[in-house]
Amino acid sequence: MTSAIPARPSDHPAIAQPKVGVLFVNLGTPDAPEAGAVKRYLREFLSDRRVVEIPPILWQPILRGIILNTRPKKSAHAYAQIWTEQGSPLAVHTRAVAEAMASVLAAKGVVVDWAMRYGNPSIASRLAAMKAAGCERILFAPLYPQYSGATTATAVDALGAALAKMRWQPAIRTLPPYHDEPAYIDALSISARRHLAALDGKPDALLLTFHGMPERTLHLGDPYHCHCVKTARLLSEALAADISGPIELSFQSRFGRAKWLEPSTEAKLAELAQRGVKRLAVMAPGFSADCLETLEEIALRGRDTFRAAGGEYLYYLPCINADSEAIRLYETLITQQLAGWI
Ligand SMILES: C=CC1=C(C)c2cc3[nH]c(cc4nc(cc5[nH]c(cc1n2)c(C)c5CCC(=O)O)C(CCC(=O)O)=C4C)c(C)c3C=C
Ligand SMILES: [Fe+2]
Ligand SMILES: [Fe+2]
Repeated sequence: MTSAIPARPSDHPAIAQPKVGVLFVNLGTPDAPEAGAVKRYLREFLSDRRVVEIPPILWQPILRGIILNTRPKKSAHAYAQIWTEQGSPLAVHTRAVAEAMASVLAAKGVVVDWAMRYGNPSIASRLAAMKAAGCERILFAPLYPQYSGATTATAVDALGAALAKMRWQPAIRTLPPYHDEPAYIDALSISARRHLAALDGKPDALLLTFHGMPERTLHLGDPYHCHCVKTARLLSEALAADISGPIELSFQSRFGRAKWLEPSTEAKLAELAQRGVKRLAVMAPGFSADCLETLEEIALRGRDTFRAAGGEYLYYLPCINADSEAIRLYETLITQQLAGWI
């Protein structure tokens, strides 16, 4: 008997074997430590209405007339101090996470890629590449442990905008915030202990510094502040025995004139020195990867602030980056989220 169902016509578009994919996403960084590249990056970043919540009619003249004519040169100088042979640290570490996770997940046939919310490689371009490679189910994984509108939500918005242009969309899951996941607190505390072991004795204090946000976002219902406070509480419990004195929390990288979350890291570094702390460890648990905000603002400028106020040593404890603790963490989080897909 012959089938009544037609055979695939010879001019049918190619269909790849269906696969599962994971797309890691980070904030984004300039393509080069030069004013032109920094200007392009800042124009895209600071035009995002999730990042600067001022009506564009008021904000764009300030951005284009003042900020983009002054900040790129200063920021390019800062980037030049931390740039590596492989590129911007944020991109280097994010790519390394994706490569390590590709090896971990290869046995399960999972495709792994990475993208940036601003700059390159864009979310839209990597989503299209993954779909072309046959990914019909994609776990979208922004590497932000604490949720905020200015980070997690805008990354998901960019994914939505890219999906809106696709005829055949993959099924999507998104990685939830993991600010209080035991695997995250373990990764941070094991990494911190490994770096602290290289020091000559316990530090006098530990400062946990998170990227700041305008304070009004807290009152508008953004959970970022609460997520940071919870991470700091859990981590301070885990590390209490490794530090001789207090473990404190602060918010860094203030931008613009509005009131930001407090206490500020700059003020806290000076205050700790004035309170007699000589040997201070500083950790930035909200950053999945070292970047301008950790390597230049904290490890270089923060150290100068601390010493100018009477402190002696500031030990910057690196982010988990693509270290073994990080890969174990992502394996745990990603495997949980892929349940039923692999
Ligand atoms: C980790 C979470 C982050 C939050 C929350 C966040 C909010 C936020 N940031 C700005 C303005 C700037 N941030 C800049 C750099 C930067 N920010 C994050 C992360 C968060 N930002 C990272 C990882 C980086 C580093 C990027 C790199 O290339 O290494 C910058 C650019 C640098 C500069 O010119 O100084 C700006 C500007 C705002 C306004 C905001 C919340 C509303
Ligand atoms: Fe930022
Ligand atoms: Fe809170």
